[in-house]
Amino acid sequence: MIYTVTMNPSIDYHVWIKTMVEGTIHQAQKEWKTAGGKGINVSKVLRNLGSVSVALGFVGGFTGSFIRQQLDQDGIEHRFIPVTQDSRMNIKIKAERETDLSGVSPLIPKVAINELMDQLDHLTSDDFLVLAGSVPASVPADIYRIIMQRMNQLGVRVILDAKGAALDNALAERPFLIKPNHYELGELFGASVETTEEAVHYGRRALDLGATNVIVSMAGQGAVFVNREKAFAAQFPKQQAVNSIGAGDSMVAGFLYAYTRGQQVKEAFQLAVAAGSTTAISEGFCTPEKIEAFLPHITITEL
Ligand SMILES: Nc1ncnc2c1ncn2[C@@H]1O[C@H](COP(=O)(O)OP(=O)(O)OP(=O)(O)O)[C@@H](O)[C@H]1O
Ligand SMILES: O=P(O)(O)OC[C@@]1(O)O[C@H](CO)[C@@H](O)[C@@H]1O
Repeated sequence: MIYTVTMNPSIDYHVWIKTMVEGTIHQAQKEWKTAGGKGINVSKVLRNLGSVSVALGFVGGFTGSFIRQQLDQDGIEHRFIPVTQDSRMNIKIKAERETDLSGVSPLIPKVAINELMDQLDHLTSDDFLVLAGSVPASVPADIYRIIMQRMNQLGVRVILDAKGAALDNALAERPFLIKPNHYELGELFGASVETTEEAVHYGRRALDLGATNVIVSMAGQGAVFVNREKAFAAQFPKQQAVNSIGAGDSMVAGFLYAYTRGQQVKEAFQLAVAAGSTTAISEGFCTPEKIEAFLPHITITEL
């Protein structure tokens, strides 16, 4: 089974305006509201692809009820732990460029964290665990490292999609896969990662720190995969992004979907890129049909 953990779920409020001008009133042209957070997005894309997963994490208040309802409607199993304060709302403003405003996270009491740990202690070596997204301020900053130490004892493979300290301090626990974007990878090493060569170089340094497989996403410029045996670069024709929110999460889901069906890392990487790109160039998340149509446009080069 695949489990996803979203420590900090949200309602994502996507809103389209013509032009953003600071200090003025804007009239929305279009809007939609979805249950968000990186782990939840991974569960949604896995569901689109036909894979079952269980969504875990903390939700609270009226926003938390919305998140639960949406997952119910989508047919995604969830075992969220209730908290008292409202789950956050994240605003995604689409004008000439995308601007994000992430809301304040609810307080997560220690008892809720212990409950999550109890849930995770039931996982087995057949399971994959996705730890994705930010950690609320009330949760220990090294929670991913702590979870991974426990998961290593159980033989659970962990996919870690985090940045900053949450990524840095968990790498030594040997995540099965990490998927930083090129800024996040650069931040890890105090470097700038702009080119394929730099992504491969710093991706390999992440292997030295403990990661088993690394995907470096580079938005419209492509992506890189490295592990101890292989290195690949993915290229695709330049496209106008329509909604890049969740493109990275789609990559994680695409890789996991293919890998758990016995595909080799090269094919899993290619599917990851197709899933990320078709999410980025569509209004909603990727679908199997869109992925199928996009796959032939991806060139994978072994490095
Ligand atoms: N303009 C684009 N055209 C085609 N594919 C794109 C475009 N932008 C993003 N992608 C695809 O999405 C993948 C992930 O994008 P990105 O590097 O922005 O991830 P991210 O920063 O983790 O995203 P997020 O956190 O919003 O989910 C890229 O590797 C690429 O496959
Ligand atoms: O603040 P975090 O947890 O890092 O990211 C949260 C978030 O921006 O990530 C998802 C897209 O990847 C959105 O659904 C959600 O709003």
